[in-house]
Amino acid sequence: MPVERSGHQGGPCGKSRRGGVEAVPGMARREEQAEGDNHLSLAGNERRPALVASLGTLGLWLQQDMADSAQAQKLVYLVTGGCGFLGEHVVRMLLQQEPRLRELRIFDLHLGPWLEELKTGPVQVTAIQGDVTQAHEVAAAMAGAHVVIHMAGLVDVFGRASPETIHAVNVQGTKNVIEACVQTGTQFLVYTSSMEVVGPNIKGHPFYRGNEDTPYEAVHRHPYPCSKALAEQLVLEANGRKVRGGLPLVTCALRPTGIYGEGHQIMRDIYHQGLRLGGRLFRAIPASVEHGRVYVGNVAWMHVLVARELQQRAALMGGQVYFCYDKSPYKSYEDFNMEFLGPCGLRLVGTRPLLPYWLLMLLAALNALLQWLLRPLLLYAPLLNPYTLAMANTTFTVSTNKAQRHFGYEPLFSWEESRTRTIRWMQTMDSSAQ
Ligand SMILES: NC(=O)C1=CN([C@@H]2O[C@H](COP(=O)(O)OP(=O)(O)OC[C@H]3O[C@@H](n4cnc5c(N)ncnc54)[C@H](O)[C@@H]3O)[C@@H](O)[C@H]2O)C=CC1
Ligand SMILES: C[C@@H](CO)CCC[C@@H](C)[C@H]1CC[C@H]2[C@@H]3[C@H](O)CC4=CC(=O)CC[C@]4(C)[C@H]3CC[C@]12C
Repeated sequence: MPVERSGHQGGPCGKSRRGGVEAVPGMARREEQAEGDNHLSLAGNERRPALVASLGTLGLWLQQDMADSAQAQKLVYLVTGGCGFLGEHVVRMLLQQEPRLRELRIFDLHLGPWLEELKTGPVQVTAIQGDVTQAHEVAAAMAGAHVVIHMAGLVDVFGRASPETIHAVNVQGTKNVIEACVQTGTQFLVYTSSMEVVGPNIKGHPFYRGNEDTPYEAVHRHPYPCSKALAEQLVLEANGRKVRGGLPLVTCALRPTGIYGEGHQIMRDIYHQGLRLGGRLFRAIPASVEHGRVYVGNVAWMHVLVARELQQRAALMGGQVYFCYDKSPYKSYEDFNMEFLGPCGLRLVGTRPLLPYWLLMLLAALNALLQWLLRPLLLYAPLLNPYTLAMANTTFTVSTNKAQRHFGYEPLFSWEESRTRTIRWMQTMDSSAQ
């Protein structure tokens, strides 16, 4: 099978439930047992009618059932950043959709109170307050984990954090996770990357319905995409490194486009901005500029699937990148948001941008200047700055089926359901604000 590679050019800154225990570190004895179990299971199924009269074989069946349930719940997963917007969806999805889970560790700088409600279920949920920039904290949390989903990160395109802090969390944090895998013997690492590692680039080139192999000049200057690109590169290069116990590390990266859904902070901010403007938003971006969006539930589902299938299809999936996609329509950033904001009573004024682009650019630059001037006194971080304007104003859409081909991904939520869920969430937010 040829190894597929991502098609972007340039340096970073510039329902399947297979048995599959063979790759679990530190479980050699159970591997042998599992192979035996699989064998027994087949033989048992084939002979089922004849067994009705055979007490001896009935005993074998019972043994088999007990062995199966012992095997069923054996894996320890760790999710870094598990209390964030995407993290919470991934955690809940894992608990619903991963029957082989024995323990789920959630590692985050800030633990959410909602974790408490998860602790009464059949899977052991362990909340760990920790910082990915601290190598020893990461290694301690990871000891004995089979799979790590690393999504802790500083998602900042508004100038809230310094470039150094963004680098420390997103790049050094990822290095720490990789080294902890090697030290502790964690063999499977899924990294939440971003479409931003590809583009839009600083030249504003459109990426129109592209896939993982589409040639594109990936050049960034902003600290966030730079850090994500560096971190992704580290993760992919670590594929194949030997972890404690001698087995190879298997890594891959998921690249969501702009995520939306329940808990999305930027959507909340835009909604409140609209309310302050008397229920109106003013079109700033031409409707023809398409922006890739994906529902958070589908991104979470993709993480669950990729983590599961990476254990079965290491040779195919190791070192690969996958865009996260679903059936959400291609629209401009603002028109897409109106799918949810509209039913909540907001109106987008204008069929064309009300201000010329040069004026918007000037306002964005003014915001950047104000941010710099006010920094010693307060944090001024509006939505509009030169970077976010360039992002919103450049077409970036994905059309691919790589995840379907490699690990059978199909979106769990249709567009209609994703839309309904997001609207319902916004309406609850609305009524709780009144
Ligand atoms: N929101 C989006 O549209 C997209 C997000 N992503 C990526 O998905 C991941 C999750 O993003 P979101 O859930 O949107 O962000 P978020 O900010 O809601 O979640 C990030 C989580 O990481 C935690 N965290 C931050 N610094 C940490 C540290 N030093 N140690 C431990 N935990 C730390 C935060 O407390 C937070 O719970 C990020 O890696 C981001 O780059 C990728 C593409 C799009
Ligand atoms: C100019 C404004 C007029 O209404 C609109 C400003 C919108 C911006 C705040 C967003 C436009 C594009 C968004 C980014 C994009 O979805 C890709 C992203 C990927 C990530 O990994 C993190 C988030 C983000 C950078 C996202 C952030 C918000 C926008 C810049």
